[in-house]
Formats: sequence, C-alpha cells, structure tokens
Amino acid sequence: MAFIIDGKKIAAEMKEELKTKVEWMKKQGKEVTLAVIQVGKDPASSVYVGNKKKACEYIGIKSLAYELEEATTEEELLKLVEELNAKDEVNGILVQLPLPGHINENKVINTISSKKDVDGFHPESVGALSIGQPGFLSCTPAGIIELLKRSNIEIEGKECVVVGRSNIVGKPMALLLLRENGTVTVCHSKTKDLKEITKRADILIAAIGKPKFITKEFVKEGAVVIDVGIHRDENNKLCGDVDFDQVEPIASAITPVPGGVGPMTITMLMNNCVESVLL
Ligand SMILES: Nc1nc2c(c(=O)[nH]1)N[C@@H](CN(C=O)c1ccc(C(=O)N[C@@H](CCC(=O)O)C(=O)O)cc1)CN2
Repeated sequence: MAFIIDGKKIAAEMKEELKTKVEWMKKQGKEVTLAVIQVGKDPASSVYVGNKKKACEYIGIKSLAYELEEATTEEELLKLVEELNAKDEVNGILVQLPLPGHINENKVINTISSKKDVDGFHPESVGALSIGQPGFLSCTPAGIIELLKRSNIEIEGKECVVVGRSNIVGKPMALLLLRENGTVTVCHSKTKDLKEITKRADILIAAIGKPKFITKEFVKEGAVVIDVGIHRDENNKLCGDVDFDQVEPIASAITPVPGGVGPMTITMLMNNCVESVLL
C-alpha cells in the first residue's frame, strides 16, 4: 500500500502560512493585488478562475476579475495586458489558459511584464529557472516540488523521469528536479521503449494528457508516482494520467486525482503573488 500524498491537506497548510504572511505585509502597508483575465466561458476554466478568486479572498489578496467575451480580439487582449502592466497597484497578472484559437497564447504570455508573471510562463521566468537565477516558477511543477519536500521525499540523487514536455509542466518540471539535484530524463510521444525508461524511475511524473496511460507495467516497485493529469473516465469520474488502482499497490507514494497536484497549482499561484510584492 502506497502513502497517499494529500495535496489538499498540504495546499491548506500552505494557504494558512500565506494568510499569516499577507496579514503581516498589510501591517507594513503592503497590499497584494492579482488581475485575473478569462476569455470566453470554458466551464473548466471558469471553475479554476473561481477557485483562484476564492483562494485570493481567503489569503487576503485583492483580485481584479476581467471576464472577456469569447470573440475578444488578440489586439484587445494585448491592450488590456499592457494597461495592467502599467498599473503600479497590480502586482500579478494571470491570463487563464487555454485561450480561444484565434488568439496567439505565446504573444499574450510574452506581453505580460516578467515582473508580474505570477504564472511563471514568460520566457524570462523560464530562462531564469534554466540558469539557476531567481524568478517566478510555473505553479504546477513548483507545487509538485513542494508536495515532495513536505512529504519528506528526497529528490537529490534520485532517478526522476518526466513523461511529457509541455512548456507549462514537463519542461519546467525537469528543470526544477534538476535544480534539486535529481538525475532527470524527459520522455515524450516520440520516445522509444518508454516502459524501459519509466521503470527506472524512483520518482515518476506523469504529465502526458492521456487518461490512465501509466499502468503498473510502467512503474518500478517502490517508486514515487506523481499524477498531473485531470480527465473524466468512462463513468464521468475524475481520473489522472495514472491508472491509480493498478499503480497504487506497487508505488511507495502516489498523488490521487482529484486532491493531489491540482490544489497545489492554485496555492503556488498565491505564493507567487505574495513573492511578486517582495521582489
Ligand atoms: N494561466 C493558467 N492557465 C492554466 C493553468 C495555470 O497554471 N495557469 N493550469 C491549468 C488549470 N488550472 C489552473 O489554472 C488548474 C487545474 C486543476 C486544478 C485542481 O485543483 N484540480 C482538482 C480537480 C478539480 C475539478 O473538479 O475539476 C484536483 O486535481 O484535485 C486547479 C487548477 C490549465 N490552465
């Protein structure tokens, strides 16, 4: 039986710490403000944006909501981002992804000031991470490092295998594990003999985007398994990239879906917002 890494509990502990920090900052006259932009009404995005607003409220961060029509043009969105860049009272800017197809996500990410890039997606933030300089960290991978550390799972010297190479999760995850002195391999859709590589992992990060893809044949006995995926299975039940029922009995520790990595994404965003004021 594996140890279940309780992301909900760890995220709640971190939120308490952040709340205390924000209260202290307010006493010093420092206010934290996050601007949240959503374009369109994708139901999942609306849930995540709603949860971000609730987390802000709980911690004491001021949130400014910008709910834009699906038909908003790229030009209009870039103009809003530039206006928010120029506002001193706004510390962090978040544009909820995915954006509608007619808007170039990279252009939008590149337009957010790197000083307000609380999502950690800006090329300057990613570049700083890759050369070991301070900067905002992408929330999901940073949350995973926090989950490992707070569960007393050592990263240094471990074989870490990341399956998935997205800009939001896979690549920054690999860089963060490397920063913690893990030995890191990144696998992707063109990787040959995937199972041979994942079976070497002491720490396996599944960020593939395919429901229940990681079955027991991919996992070494005693491995730590972190599941980044969120899907609905054939019974409309939430599931991850890992087949939890198959993998849990052979893993030493595992994150569930829901209640694992997901809640940490929002908490790390709150952490970045607080950091943005202290920078
Ligand atoms: N601008 C951003 N866009 C997106 C990000 C991001 O970090 N920044 N990440 C994802 C969505 N996301 C946050 O925005 C996110 C996803 C999932 C969860 C979460 O708590 N999941 C729960 C299950 C929730 C459910 O019922 O569906 C869990 O895993 O327990 C939080 C945030 C893409 N876009």
